[in-house]
Amino acid sequence: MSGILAGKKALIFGVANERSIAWAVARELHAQGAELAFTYAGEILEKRVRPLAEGIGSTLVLPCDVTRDEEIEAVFETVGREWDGLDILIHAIAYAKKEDLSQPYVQTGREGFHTALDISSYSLVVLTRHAARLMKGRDGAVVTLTYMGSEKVVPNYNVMGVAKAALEASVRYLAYDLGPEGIRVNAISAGPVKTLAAAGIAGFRDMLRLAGERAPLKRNVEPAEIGRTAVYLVSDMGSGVTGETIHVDAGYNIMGM
Ligand SMILES: NC(=O)c1ccc[n+]([C@@H]2O[C@H](COP(=O)([O-])OP(=O)(O)OC[C@H]3O[C@@H](n4cnc5c(N)ncnc54)[C@H](O)[C@@H]3O)[C@@H](O)[C@H]2O)c1
Ligand SMILES: Cc1c(CN(C)C(=O)CCc2cnc3c(c2)CCC(=O)N3)oc2ccccc12
Repeated sequence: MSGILAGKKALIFGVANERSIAWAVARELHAQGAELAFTYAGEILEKRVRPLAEGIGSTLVLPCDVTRDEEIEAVFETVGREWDGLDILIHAIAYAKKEDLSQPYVQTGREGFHTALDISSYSLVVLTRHAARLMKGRDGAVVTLTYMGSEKVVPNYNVMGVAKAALEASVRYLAYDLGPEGIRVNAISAGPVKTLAAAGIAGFRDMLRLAGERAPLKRNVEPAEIGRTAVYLVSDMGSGVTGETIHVDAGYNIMGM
């Protein structure tokens, strides 16, 4: 059957490897018939990302470090040339300095704060600005990934929690700006998933186990479940939803104890 995203064109930022949440989103979009383009950050990742992309028939695989405006401009110039427009933007990017995710938040330095907010929050604003130009008349949709460390204290999430709070507020302001153009902007607040960005986080394994034990569904969330919520949000099924943050975390965020 031709999927609910047949004929749609999606640009995906944030695939590092097959465990990336962005890759789970890509798989579900592809399963619903969307045509995909990918960006990767740094040559090292190209060797991982290109084979993954080609494996699902995508030939548009472009470099993009979101701290470099010239790389962002080059991506959207290429996408604008190769495609007649864009329907979907997926933002699944975050970064903070490792030491800022273990030392007390009060110790965060100016440079580390700027880096975390630049890559994890501001990047959504600039990518959405470029994407909106290619979404004219197409009722486009943007989805980003956030985490409940923005709403409540998750020990050690620190400056990333502040960045995610800024990201979630940005989703609302972008939704307000772009609603008149028919472009919707939403966030998925995902439960913990064992990815590259989670690897090397002290105590992550315990956090994953605890979340699974405490969540109403008594399990962790699967990447495919995040991907399917992204399909809902970017498809006509989510046509009345914008500026929203949907938790896909087995219900963990509702618990007080
Ligand atoms: N893994 C989790 O537990 C979890 C939970 C909730 C939300 N998230 C969010 O999901 C998103 C994807 O993370 P993930 O868990 O799939 O890990 P991941 O490491 O697979 O993805 C993070 C991506 O960010 C990219 N990135 C970092 N700096 C960049 C830069 N300067 N320019 C361009 N790209 C850059 C990396 O290349 C990587 O592809 C992130 O926003 C993360 O905060 C993750
Ligand atoms: C959950 C959880 C995560 C996963 N998650 C939601 C994330 O958003 C991961 C974000 C992240 C951003 N920057 C970096 C890293 C992870 C690790 C490697 C690195 O050098 N920088 O990260 C945590 C950090 C501390 C506490 C909990 C968590």
